[in-house]
Parts: sequence; C-alpha cells; structure tokens
Amino acid sequence: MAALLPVEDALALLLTDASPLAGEDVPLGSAGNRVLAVDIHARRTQPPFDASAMDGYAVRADDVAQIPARLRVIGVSVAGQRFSGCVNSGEAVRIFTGAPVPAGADAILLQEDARLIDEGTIEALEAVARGRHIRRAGLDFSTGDLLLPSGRVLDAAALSLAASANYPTLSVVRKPLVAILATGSELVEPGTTPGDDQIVASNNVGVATLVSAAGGRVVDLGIIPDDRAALAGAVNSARELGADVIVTLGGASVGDHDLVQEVLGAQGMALDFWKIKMRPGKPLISGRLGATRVLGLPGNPVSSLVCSHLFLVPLVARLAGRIHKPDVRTAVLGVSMKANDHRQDYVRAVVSVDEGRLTAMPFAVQDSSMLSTLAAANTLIIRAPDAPAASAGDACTVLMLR
Ligand SMILES: Nc1nc2c(c(=O)[nH]1)N[C@H]1C(S)=C(S)[C@@H](COP(=O)(O)OP(=O)(O)OC[C@H]3O[C@@H](n4cnc5c(N)ncnc54)[C@H](O)[C@@H]3O)O[C@H]1N2
Ligand code: MOO
Repeated sequence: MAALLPVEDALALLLTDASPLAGEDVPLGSAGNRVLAVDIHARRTQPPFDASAMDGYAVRADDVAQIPARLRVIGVSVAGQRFSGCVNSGEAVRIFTGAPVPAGADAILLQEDARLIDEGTIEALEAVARGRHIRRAGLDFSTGDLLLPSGRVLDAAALSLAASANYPTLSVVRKPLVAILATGSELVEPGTTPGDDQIVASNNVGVATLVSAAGGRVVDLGIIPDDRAALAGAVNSARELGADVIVTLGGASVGDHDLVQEVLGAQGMALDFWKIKMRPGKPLISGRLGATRVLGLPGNPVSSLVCSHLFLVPLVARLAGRIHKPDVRTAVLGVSMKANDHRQDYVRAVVSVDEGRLTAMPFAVQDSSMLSTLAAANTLIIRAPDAPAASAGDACTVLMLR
C-alpha cells in the first residue's frame, strides 16, 4: 500500500501555486469586506484647501495678540462657498467648520471667544496662536499618496478612505467560485422522506458555509447518483459555470461505487495527491482539471468538514487574497489518551477555561459519521502520528473551531 502523505505536505502541495485571483471592478457600495486587488493611491488632496476646524472668525493672529481687540467683519466663508477676498489687518471673516480659510487670515477665533458688537464688528476676547484651528491642505493625504495596499480587506474605514480619495469603483480580488456536488445514490435532500436505505445529505450546506466564510462563492450542484455519466455531467456543468474549485463529497475511497477518481481521471484530471496520513479524512483527493482545482472530500460527514477546515478553507482564502491563520493553541488534556497510530488524529473535544488554563476534554466516541459530536465540539485536539500515550494534565495542541 502506498505511503500516506503527511498533512503538512499535502497542504503545502495544495497551496504551492494558489495565488489571489485577478481583480474585478465593483462599485464602492459592493466592495465592503472584499479584498483590494491593487494599491490605492490618492486621486486628490484632502483637505484640498486650508480649512477651518471650528465655527468662528478667520483672523490674523497678530490682530488679536492684545485683547480685547475690535475687528471689522468683511464677509462669510462657508463649507462649499469660500470668501474670495483677503483679510487685512483689523479685519475678520465669519467662518464655519470645513470652510476654506480666506487669504490673509492665519488663525480661527472661536465664536465663543468673540462678542458681537454690531452687524459688522466683533470683539475678540481671547488671543489665538497663528495656525490655531486650521486644517492645512493635505493634512489627511495628498495626491499620489499610497492609501491602501493591495490585499487590504475593505472594512468601513478603508472604504470611506477610498471614497474620500475619489474612487467610484475599486478593483477587488474575484471571489473563487466553488462548485459543490455530493455523490451517492443513497442520498436525499434534507426535508424529503428518505427510503429505508437512504440517508439525508448533510455535507453540502456545511461545506458551503465554510467556503463563504473563507471568501468564496458557492454553486451547489446538489446530489449526484453513483453513476459515471451523471458524475461526468455534473463536473462538466461545474466547469461551464466557471468553477475555480470543484468539491466532490463522497466516493473518494476504494469501494466499487467510489467513482470520483475514475470519472475525473477519464475527464483528464491530473492527480496531485490521494490519501492523507490523517483521521478523519484519509481518502482526500486533490487534482487539476485544466485550470480547475478538484478537491475530493471523503463522504463521512465529519471527514468532509474536518478536511474542509484543514484544506478547503486555506485554499479558498488564498485564492480570495485573504490571510488565513488557523487558531492553534496549547491546552492541557482533561483525561488520558491512548498512544496514537501512524495517522495524525483530529479529535473532537470541548475546550474550557479552567483556572486560566485551557483544558481539552475529548469525546469518548470519535466515529467520523457523528456530526452531533462535531457540532458539540469547539476544538480539535491534534495528535501527531505515533504520539505516545498521554496523561490528564499533559500539554496538547488544539485547533479551535469557534
Ligand atoms: N476498504 C476501505 N474502505 C474504506 C477506507 C479505506 O481506506 N479502505 N476508507 C474509509 C474512510 S477513512 C472513509 S472517510 C470513507 C470515505 O469514503 P468515501 O469518500 O468513498 O465516502 P462514501 O463511501 O461515499 O460515504 C461514506 C459514508 O458517508 C455517507 N455520506 C456520503 N456523502 C454524504 C453526504 N453528502 N451527506 C451525508 N452523508 C454522506 C455515506 O452514506 C456513507 O455512509 O471510506 C472508508 N472506507
Ligand atoms: O476519514 Mo475516514 O473518517 O478517516 O473514517
């Protein structure tokens, strides 16, 4: 029997040439939480002029060095409509927050610090330093400045900055399209009445959720019976839809009805690897059908989802231009564990905080068909191949699931 591939080697192979997909232009309003495909440089200077930061009077600082000082109000500058004249000695211009500071003025006197004598005259009650309450042109950014680097996730602040820099659209990394298809003549859709020997397909929806969270788009092709022509047809549909990744669920192993490798091989799939030194998830398949990547996940529901966490999520994140950092921590075992065999084990467990330490309690039964324990687990204890028996209190490595 061929040697099983270590998990790290399989992941490295899968990600070797996985780089962010090309950019696509989308309107600002649709760019939220997408990933920038290019650097964003300022298309303008902000603020574009020296602007008042306060409501008050644009004055010459020298005029109000000695207070009280009387000044003649010669005009008004509001945001959107500047005062076009010049402030000379003994003069002031009424000004509001955000308005351009008129020529000649070099400070803003707060309106609270001025007393209105009559229509055209104020008295300054406080001195103001030169430059006070003036936002200089370019305080925020200047034309050509690098504002946002390629790869930045467009959160609220990044989007508003891009808008402020005058971008109506942004080039964002195209979301990888992931086609999901379940194989198995025994499967029926959730909500239907299964026949005596049928079971409900559980994996499409779980895998789809992980894909979306990793930054991908999903097309769910549903259930395909264990039939060569049907499977080939579904794979062709996925390619016609432009899938970047085709994920098959089930049929990855060696049984007579496990058709994924045979059918995709006949369609020209080049196999990257098959069979990983891990439990659950041993029969994982990775290959390429032209530019389309194929990930054949094992059918057991827990195997499908664990393989998705470990392989599909990092792949989708990489294609989507996102940084994926698994939440791996150190905990202590709440109970003893037996020595491990040659496969790396991912053991469903519950981690709790106990006197400041993380304590991991594995579920007693770890069958890879049992979704109930995966849903109850918040972590997977990672047991290295051939790990010796461990006692309660020993350190262990955990991969947090939520
Ligand atoms: N002789 C061997 N038998 C098996 C091996 C092996 O190495 N030699 N590997 C075992 C391991 S490990 C796994 S995992 C399974 C996975 O095999 P497949 O990918 O071929 O999965 P299926 O046979 O199609 O299904 C397994 C099991 O899961 C159910 N299933 C399948 N798809 C779904 C779905 N979408 N939703 C819910 N449940 C699903 C299916 O009905 C079966 O009960 O192979 C072992 N066998
Ligand atoms: O992946 Mo299989 O679950 O190792 O049972």
